[in-house]
Amino acid sequence: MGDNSVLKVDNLKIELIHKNQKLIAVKDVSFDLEPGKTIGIIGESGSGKSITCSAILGLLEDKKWIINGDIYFGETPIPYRSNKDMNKFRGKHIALITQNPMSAFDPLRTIRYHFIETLTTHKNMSKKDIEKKAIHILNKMKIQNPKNVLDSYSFELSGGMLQRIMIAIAIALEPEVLIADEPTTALDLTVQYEIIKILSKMQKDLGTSIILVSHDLGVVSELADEVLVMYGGSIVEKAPINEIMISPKHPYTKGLILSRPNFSKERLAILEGTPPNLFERGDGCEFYNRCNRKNEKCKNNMISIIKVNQNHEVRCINFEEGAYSCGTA
Ligand SMILES: Nc1ncnc2c1ncn2[C@@H]1O[C@H](COP(=O)(O)OP(=O)(O)OP(=O)(O)O)[C@@H](O)[C@H]1O
Repeated sequence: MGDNSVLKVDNLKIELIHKNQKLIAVKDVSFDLEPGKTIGIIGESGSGKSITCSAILGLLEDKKWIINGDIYFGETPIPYRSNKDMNKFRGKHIALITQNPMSAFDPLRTIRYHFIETLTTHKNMSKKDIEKKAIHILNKMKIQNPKNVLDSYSFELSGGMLQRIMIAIAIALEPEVLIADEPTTALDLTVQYEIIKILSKMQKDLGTSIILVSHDLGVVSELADEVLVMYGGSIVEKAPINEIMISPKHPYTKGLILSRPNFSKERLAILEGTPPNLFERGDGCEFYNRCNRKNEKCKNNMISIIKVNQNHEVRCINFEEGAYSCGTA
């Protein structure tokens, strides 16, 4: 991997500036996203999934965060530190859909306005062509009466409908990369399934690459080719989806898989303890307090990524199969 990637993140480190102190929120995050592929990012609340995506999009305020590392779109370094320069990438090449579509729409403006506003910013299209394209995409998404939908205001539509419209606007931009940050978390199960189907179809039709952030391993396994498991600000395991489901190596991943389908924003039911907050992070393994195979080496040393095979990496020195167990997992 690497030469062919549409998005490459190399050694990303994100620190939060808090009362003159630098707190490490994300460290040593590297991955390659290939054209037409989906990377799922999974992990408990606070593990750094969203700020990793915000950093890629240049959305972290520079007074509050220090970001280091390289991010490339194809071979071009992304100017993620400059909000102004990032405008050339955001939307046009890398689009974002979030968990809360309500906040993405101005309640005083129609849905038509949002299509026009977004598309005229990034594409040289007339209002008439934008409306045609919007109706075409909404029709393809099986949204009934798309003309009426374009005349509606966000407060008149359901969360599931707004989520679909947010995706429709992203599809209209035809970005090479779509970052979907918890796109189904606020939705009921049937709508969740619909949204995953829509994303999958969009990927097939347009060859879009997707970063799918989720708490839900079930959602990720529907769409992802590869999974990054984040814990305490680092990637603790990276592998193809099929391999990770059958043969997880990190005790945390194993806990995640065994705790399905109850895995939620709440504490894991079968892993005792909670993830370290930003003040509790150190050099050793961040999973130390919850792992019952730990030893002194895990506590005192920065744990590097270890290659299990060509496509599978783990941040655990006791990863060998059967060499650990965790909590009651
Ligand atoms: N705006 C902010 N100000 C201060 N700290 C923040 C801010 N945003 C995130 N953090 C902290 O950075 C760390 C990583 O947060 P992040 O939102 O990336 O986690 P996450 O894995 O996406 O969690 P969730 O699934 O709950 O969204 C957390 O400790 C969080 O408290």
